[in-house]
Amino acid sequence: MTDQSTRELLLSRIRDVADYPKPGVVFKDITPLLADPKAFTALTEALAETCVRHGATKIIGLEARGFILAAPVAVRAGVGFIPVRKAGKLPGATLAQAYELEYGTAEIEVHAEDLEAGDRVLVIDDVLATGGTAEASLELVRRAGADVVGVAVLMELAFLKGRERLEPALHGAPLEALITL
Ligand SMILES: O=P(O)(O)OC[C@H]1O[C@H](OP(=O)(O)OP(=O)(O)O)[C@H](O)[C@@H]1O
Ligand SMILES: Nc1ncnc2[nH]cnc12
Repeated sequence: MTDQSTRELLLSRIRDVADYPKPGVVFKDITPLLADPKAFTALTEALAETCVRHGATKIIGLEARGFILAAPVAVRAGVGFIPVRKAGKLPGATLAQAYELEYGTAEIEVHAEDLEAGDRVLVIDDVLATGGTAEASLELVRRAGADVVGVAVLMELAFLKGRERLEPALHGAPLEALITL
């Protein structure tokens, strides 16, 4: 589990940007964290520990910021990395799911052949805001016949109630946030 000093280090490297990408939104910018090797390594280690603890066999990363976190975690944990991309970017046969987020609407896709029954999937992303992206990713995993062992995020924006929205789609699997704001 992540200790308080690690959480404080991670939090200290997240920058608030007011009114981005539109008025009223406080954007949580993780680029300072990524640029600090101590913080990025601590984050990767914490998420890899989550992966191992839940016995995940595959990690899904959500484009684009989720990729940055999920890929090194998959390498560290020794499991496969599956990209879930914004619609229109994957060349093979896909499963697609539309969703709404804090500042717009979107559609995500996964290669259908990347997931199968028996897979134990951990979904990783940087931010849980309204929960729409994570909810759509869980739909994709289940439609592919795989099992969800959890959702792990760097930060949860609790005031947007993403946890409540995600709850039914989790089917009892845990949602773990290193930082709750
Ligand atoms: O809980 P939600 O309301 O769905 O919001 C969270 C999602 O929003 C952000 O991604 P975004 O779609 O902005 O794309 P990006 O990673 O390409 O910047 C973030 O990285 C999460 O994936
Ligand atoms: N406020 C926010 N900051 C960063 N990423 C986000 N994704 C959705 N809402 C966000």
